[in-house]
Amino acid sequence: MYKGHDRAFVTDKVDEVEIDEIRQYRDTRWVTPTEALWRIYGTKKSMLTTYFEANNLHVKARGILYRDFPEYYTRQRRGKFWQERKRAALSQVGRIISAHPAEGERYYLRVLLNHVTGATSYEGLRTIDGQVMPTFREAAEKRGLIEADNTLDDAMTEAELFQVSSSLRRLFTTILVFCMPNDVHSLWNNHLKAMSEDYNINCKCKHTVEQMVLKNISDILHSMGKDIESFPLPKIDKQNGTTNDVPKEIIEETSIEVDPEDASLHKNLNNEQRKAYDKILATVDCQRGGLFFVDGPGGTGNTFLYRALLATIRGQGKIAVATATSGVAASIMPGGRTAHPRFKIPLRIDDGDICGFTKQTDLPFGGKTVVFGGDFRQVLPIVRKGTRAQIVDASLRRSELWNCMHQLKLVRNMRAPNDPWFTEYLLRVGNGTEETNDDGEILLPTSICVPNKADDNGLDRLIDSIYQPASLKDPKYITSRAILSTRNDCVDKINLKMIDRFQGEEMVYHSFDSVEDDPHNYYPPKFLNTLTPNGLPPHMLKLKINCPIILLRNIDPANGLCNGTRLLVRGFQKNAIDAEIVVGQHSGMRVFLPRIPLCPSDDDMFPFSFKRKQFSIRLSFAMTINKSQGQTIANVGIYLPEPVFSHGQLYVALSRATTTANIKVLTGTHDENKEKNKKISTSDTY
Ligand SMILES: Nc1ncnc2c1ncn2[C@@H]1O[C@H](COP(=O)(O)OP(=O)(O)OP(=O)(O)O)[C@@H](O)[C@H]1O
Repeated sequence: MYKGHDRAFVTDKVDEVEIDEIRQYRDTRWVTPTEALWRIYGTKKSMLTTYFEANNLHVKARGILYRDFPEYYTRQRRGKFWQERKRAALSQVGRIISAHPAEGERYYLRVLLNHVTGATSYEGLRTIDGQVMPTFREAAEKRGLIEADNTLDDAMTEAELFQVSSSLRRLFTTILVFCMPNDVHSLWNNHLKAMSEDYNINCKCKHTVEQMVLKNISDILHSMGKDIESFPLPKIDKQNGTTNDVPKEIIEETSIEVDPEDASLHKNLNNEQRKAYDKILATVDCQRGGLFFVDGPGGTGNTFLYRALLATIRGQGKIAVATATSGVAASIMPGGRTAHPRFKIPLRIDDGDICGFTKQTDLPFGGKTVVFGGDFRQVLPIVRKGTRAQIVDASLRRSELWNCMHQLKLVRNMRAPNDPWFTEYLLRVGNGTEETNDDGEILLPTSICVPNKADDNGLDRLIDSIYQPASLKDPKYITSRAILSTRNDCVDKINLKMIDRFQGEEMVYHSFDSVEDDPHNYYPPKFLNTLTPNGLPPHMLKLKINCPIILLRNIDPANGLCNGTRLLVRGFQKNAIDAEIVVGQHSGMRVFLPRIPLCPSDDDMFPFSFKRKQFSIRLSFAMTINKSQGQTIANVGIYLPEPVFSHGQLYVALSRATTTANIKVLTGTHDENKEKNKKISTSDTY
């Protein structure tokens, strides 16, 4: 009986003899009789070589990965060839023997087999764009499947090809902050010339130009909450200017320019907005200070009011600090910042932590005018693994300051001014007063429901009703619509369907995944690649020119690059993506995005420290309802294979649209007459 061959290891204990470990290893390798015969008679057909042959013979086989091959083909043992199955056998699991990165070429061969389809020989596997690479490692590197040594330098070089110097300086700064380069010095020296081209036009003094580049990088770093002193870059000359004693925060806030359009917003305020505006400004004018809470259901113009207030106060030469808890909410206000870095609030609050601001008087907030705002009907700030009670407890409503706040109410929906039935329906959904059945479910209007028949094509019908194939080329069309869903896996499913329908040149980026402190390779990359934790980009990111994407990290919120920013891909290189911001006040700005190391925000998600190096973006044909909060999306598709699962989700999804005619909903139920969705009560918060 033959049970497969094995290897024996022998230890040589003779001290004097010179030990050649490689030779010993080779000499003591035991070759079984069967393998010996197989070698001698040269019938060298391995499973892999027969896979190559199958690719040669069958066109269909060329689109299937080696590890997935047993699902579609069955191996005929005698003839040693692969035969197509009549029906795909999804229960068949292919497995490639594992290899440790230290095994060199064997490991890289495995990496290639896990990602490349259609190879007809070992040489074919090493061929990229007609060029045969000498080793599997080089082939894997050229395909972007393993991380090259100099990706950061390459990202800068690639960006130099088609970017202006200001964007290069921004990319350099992003690399400094997020990619932790080992050799900042070389990166600086190699790219200083390209980063200074715009300054060189008007100034020929090398030192002055270098100082200008450093100053600009220092400003960008500062807006990201970092100090240039903490990076090994040349020093900035001490200036004789008068601004040296003025805190940087004050210089920053006073240098925000008021947009002329914002300066005239106060003329268009509706009655409730005007009342709130006057009351707040009165306390600023008489320097009495005051606390306000603007309660406005979605679309009633909270943000519009803030923009009018900020423009008026800044126009008077006073300081108005605009902050929000999330990057995307901050980015829709001029000069908006996230609250934590601006007020030096620790992200994780432990006992004894203090905020970096000193108390000036006994009045709340030192007697300044402070305006809070929000909508308790919408999705509430997340308390990780929090119970309903804990989530409610974390809301402003439970703060001891709540009773000191003057309540200001906005009531008129300005997002959907021409659809009064819709605005009232929305309010009933938000307030929890819409009629429900015994299971707490509400009925959605039939006009907005996409029929979900048992034919399984409901999702395609929803996609077709939001995205017309003929208009996909128009960037304005693309950014005026989105499909919203509750869970990331639903969103990914729609995005994958959409990117396949989208026309254009394609680029696939694979992430580099690793686990800290895993010398024995217990968590091989193949396993790590299958994980997509919340908030992280996928392992395989498929992009096409002009496709919409959404940013997943707060890179530079002050300049519009925050978690939730929507962009369009304008170009791509191997190590950098050229993108354009398409919504908000920074709309039109071109940015270069590098790959950055990312970790899941929830430390307890895995029993190991997972790290993914990838572009921090996802496709955004579809996005989660939570991500859409705060955005106006003219045409909204809502995909709810299951009822919404948290407070405010249905209300947020519906209230993004400007009229009922522009909403389409697909629910999980197959009965056309009963399009319904579970309503999660809002009464908790009030
Ligand atoms: N007084 C106004 N005149 C004209 N348009 C207005 C007015 N107020 C608000 N709008 C418009 O209505 C839309 C919704 O306003 P805004 O985004 O300020 O609402 P919001 O309360 O912040 O919404 P949400 O909380 O759902 O994000 C925007 O397109 C805004 O320009």
